Amino acid sequence: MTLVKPVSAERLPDLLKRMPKAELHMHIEGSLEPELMFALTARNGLSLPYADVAALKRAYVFGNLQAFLDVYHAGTLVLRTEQDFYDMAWAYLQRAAADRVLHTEIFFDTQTHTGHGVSADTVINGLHRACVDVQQQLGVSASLILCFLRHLSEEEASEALEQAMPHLDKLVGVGLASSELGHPPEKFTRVFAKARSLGLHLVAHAGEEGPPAYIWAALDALKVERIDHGVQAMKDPALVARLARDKVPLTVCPLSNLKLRVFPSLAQHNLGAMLQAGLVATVNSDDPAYFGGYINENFAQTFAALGLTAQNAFQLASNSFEASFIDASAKRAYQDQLAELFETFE
Ligand SMILES: Nc1ncnc2[nH]cnc12
Ligand SMILES: [Zn+2]
Repeated sequence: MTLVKPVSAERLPDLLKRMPKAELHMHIEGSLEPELMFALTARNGLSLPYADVAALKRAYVFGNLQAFLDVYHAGTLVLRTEQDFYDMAWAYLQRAAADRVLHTEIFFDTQTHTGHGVSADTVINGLHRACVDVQQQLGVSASLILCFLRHLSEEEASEALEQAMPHLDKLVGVGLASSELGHPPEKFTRVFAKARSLGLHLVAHAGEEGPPAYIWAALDALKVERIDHGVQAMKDPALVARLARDKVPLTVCPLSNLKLRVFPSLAQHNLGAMLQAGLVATVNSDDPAYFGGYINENFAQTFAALGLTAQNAFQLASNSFEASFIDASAKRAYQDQLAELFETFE
């Protein structure tokens, strides 16, 4: 383990902001800010069931994951054209760059949109164009992960994969999102095997609200390389040992867990315990427009609540590059930038 110099509590927030990092768990539809939602509503000649931005924001109080997903789904209805998807992704990518995100792996789904008449081509082409532009204009690398919706059937997931086939070169992997309880990973064994045979990386949400058994199944039935959330793993010592032994990354989203009441307060979040247990945890924003902040806000609030240190910060950022699907030489270059900041930071 690389040991880093201690940093005072006063200077730590600045270090967190300036720290190079990768974001590995962010749903692009969850980055749609109320202001852009209203702008797209007007541009597309649609209407929203909220009078204004303030009224919409008042609806952002959630009792659990499903309550959030219902509001989130309503927000996706304003996305109609390729330019809408481009504009949403571009807005997120600019925010990410401002937070010193050097690399991001963006979740999106097509099933939500094809379900109301927008083609998978429209979605993927708009998002991909923003990823190309951000690399050229801001030097941020961005790739796309197609999430299947687990409340729908495996057949529907297979159809979504089929529709994405002409765009395989624009995807780095597939994932599994939406309502977790009652929809165990095993349901998607065949479509994940197909995605793997196509050379795609595999990730899945597991252990956000669901039990440790869902994390075991994501690993053993789906053969995923990363677990999204995974905070419930800490209830199962044998699972913690497995995740630590195999260095399976966990993409943790503290503000999401707070807003969806997975933990009653950030001070009770188990991120510190995960690091202590030797897990390859990372910090991410999940749905930043809904949960009160982008990645740096997640770092700032979580570090303050849990009293985490510069050593923890280095570990989390280093884990984010290690856990990413970029090639080994890019990983080394990012790790070097990270090490340099920690060596020179006063
Ligand atoms: N936190 C979350 N869990 C599952 N599916 C999601 N889709 C968007 N955010 C999600
Ligand atoms: Zn998520």
